[in-house]
Formats: sequence, structure tokens, C-alpha cells
Amino acid sequence: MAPINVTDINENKAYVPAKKALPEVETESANGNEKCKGYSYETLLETANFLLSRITIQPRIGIICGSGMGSYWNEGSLAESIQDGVCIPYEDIPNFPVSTVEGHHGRLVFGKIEGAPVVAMQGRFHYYEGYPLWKCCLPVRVMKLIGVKTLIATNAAGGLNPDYKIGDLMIVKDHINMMGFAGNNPLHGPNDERFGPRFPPMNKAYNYEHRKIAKEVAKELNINNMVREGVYTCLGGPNFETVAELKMLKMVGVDAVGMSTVHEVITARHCDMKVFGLSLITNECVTSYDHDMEANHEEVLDVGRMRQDILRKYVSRLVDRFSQIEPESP
Ligand SMILES: O=P(O)(O)O[C@@H]1C[C@H](O)[C@@H](CO)O1
Ligand SMILES: Nc1nc2[nH]cnc2c(=O)[nH]1
Repeated sequence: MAPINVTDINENKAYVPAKKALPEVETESANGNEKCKGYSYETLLETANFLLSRITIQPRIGIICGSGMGSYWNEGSLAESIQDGVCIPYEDIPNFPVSTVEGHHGRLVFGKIEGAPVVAMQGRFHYYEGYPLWKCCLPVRVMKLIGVKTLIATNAAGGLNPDYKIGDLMIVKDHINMMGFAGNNPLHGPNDERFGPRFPPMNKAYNYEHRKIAKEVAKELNINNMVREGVYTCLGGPNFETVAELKMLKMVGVDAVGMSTVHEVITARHCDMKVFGLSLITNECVTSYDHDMEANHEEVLDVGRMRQDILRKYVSRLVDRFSQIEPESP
């Protein structure tokens, strides 16, 4: 098969360079003490073309595996359900960051789920690892350039809604961009219109049709008693929340709290990808001072392990259904 390249994929549009190419863009961030540096469109094209030169499939669906959901040791995990997988470690990919968190293996897996071509991030990048938000989201733009139309972003999250139990799954209906309130946004800095508009709307961030399908599939698999729908928020981490912080988040309507996803979704919507978000509730967010329990990452990973079978079946069925509403070729 002839190698694929980015221009073949992106609606067969010939590549037209911007009037003034934005190379590595450097600006002061909102708080003034951190450089905000973004990779240019051309740099990410190089990354995309590198990946396309190593694969023979054209993934239409991209998956980000949350903490404990795509680990190497996690046989039977979400990432392991990919057939005929071609694995590319992040350190081999030009311009890619590397994963530093336990439970995030650090490679892209290209292959098929239920016959549908996919690419999965077996390990994501977090702000608390020291990466600026634009860098955490760089793989989303690369996915876009290789032809991905739908992003499935999964995460581990603390359950703040008192009805939620550990091990429940939450279809993300909406998010609150807490870090964005303070001016920290993955789209901060100069905008390249080839990715998307300067002021993207965000009121339809999580695709309605995909959420509807996810509720139908939950019924088909008889897991609807553990599948919820709610509002997610991301805090910068790496510490878990104080009681007062959780009380505040509860008051403003947050159902689950994590340290990722929001900025990835903003980046994906900016470049017009459809988004489906799924949280695994790995721990209870404690909103009382006389509670013994303390959140910890081991518990988060344990619950990921405990729920890996269900997650794998659920996401596989979702990929199957989502791929049926995406046209096969560009
Ligand atoms: O990558 P996700 O958002 O799934 O990981 C969550 C947030 C922290 O990275 C970690 C805390 O245990 O889990
Ligand atoms: N911020 C945050 N992230 C999480 N990831 C998994 N559980 C939690 C939690 O309780 N809080």
C-alpha cells in the first residue's frame, strides 16, 4: 500500500501554506511568569506524516486512555483490545512529549476495534507533569492531521455527586474549565486558522448523538445501572482536593473531578472533531472533615483494573457504533 500523507486525508484539500507561517510561537502566558510556546502547524504536519509513514490504516476514531485504563501490565485493558496493533513509543515520535505517570504507558497504538480503524493514546500528558496545556493537547491536533474525526477521551475521576459509586462510569455531558477561569487555556497564544477559529464555541462540546448512543449501548450491555451522565471538571493537580474545594465544586454543579480531559476536549472541538467523554469514578470525593479516607493514586489504578473488562466491552461497542456514523473515507 502506498504511504498515506496528511493532504490525502484532510478532505483532499491541497496544502496551502499560511500567508505568514507561525513557527514555534512564543508569548508570555497570562500570569506572566511562564513562556507559552506552541508548535506550528508545519511542525505538527511533520509529526503526522512521520506516523502516517509507519501505518497502513487510517484511523477515524482516536481514544485517550485514562489512568489505569491502558497500562502495559493491564492485560485485557482498553488498549489491549486493539487488534493487529502497531505500537509507537512516544519517545520515537518527533515533537512528542513523554509519559511520566504510573498507569500511563507512553505509546500510540494503531489498530482495529470491532473492525474499525483507531488510534489510542496509551498514556496521556498532564499539566502537573510540567507540560503546558498546549503540549498536553498536542496529540489531539496530530490525531486531527492524520484524519481522526471523533475523539473518545476517557479519564479516572473522583465522584463528587453523592449518588455515584466507585466503579461507576460517567458519560460526560459538559465540563467546567476551572483552569480556564484563571486564563490557562490550551488555545492561549496566537491562533492558526488552519486548526480552527480564534473564538470557538463550546456549548456543544460533548456530542449529543454520541451520548445518546452511549446510553443505548449501556442498556444493551445491561450496565445502565452503573452508567451516569454528568459534569466533569479538571483541576491542575497533582494534589487531590481539599474538603473546602470539593464543597465549592459541588455547589457549582460538578459531578466528577479529575486532572485532564477538559483541555483535550477544547483542542478537539477547536479543530472540529466530535467528542465523547467518559469518566471512571475511581474514588469518592470526601466533603466532610471527619472522614478517615484519603484519595490516592493506587486506588485509582486498582479501580481501573477492576473495571477493565466492562470498560473494554463498553468502549469496543461504542467504537463500533460511532464508526457506523462516520463515513469510511475522507
Ligand atoms: O489521566 P487521568 O485523568 O485519567 O488521571 C487521573 C488524574 C491523575 O492523573 C490521576 C490521579 O490518580 O488520575
Ligand atoms: N482531581 C482529582 N483527580 C482524580 N483522579 C482520580 N480521582 C481524582 C480525584 O478525586 N480528584
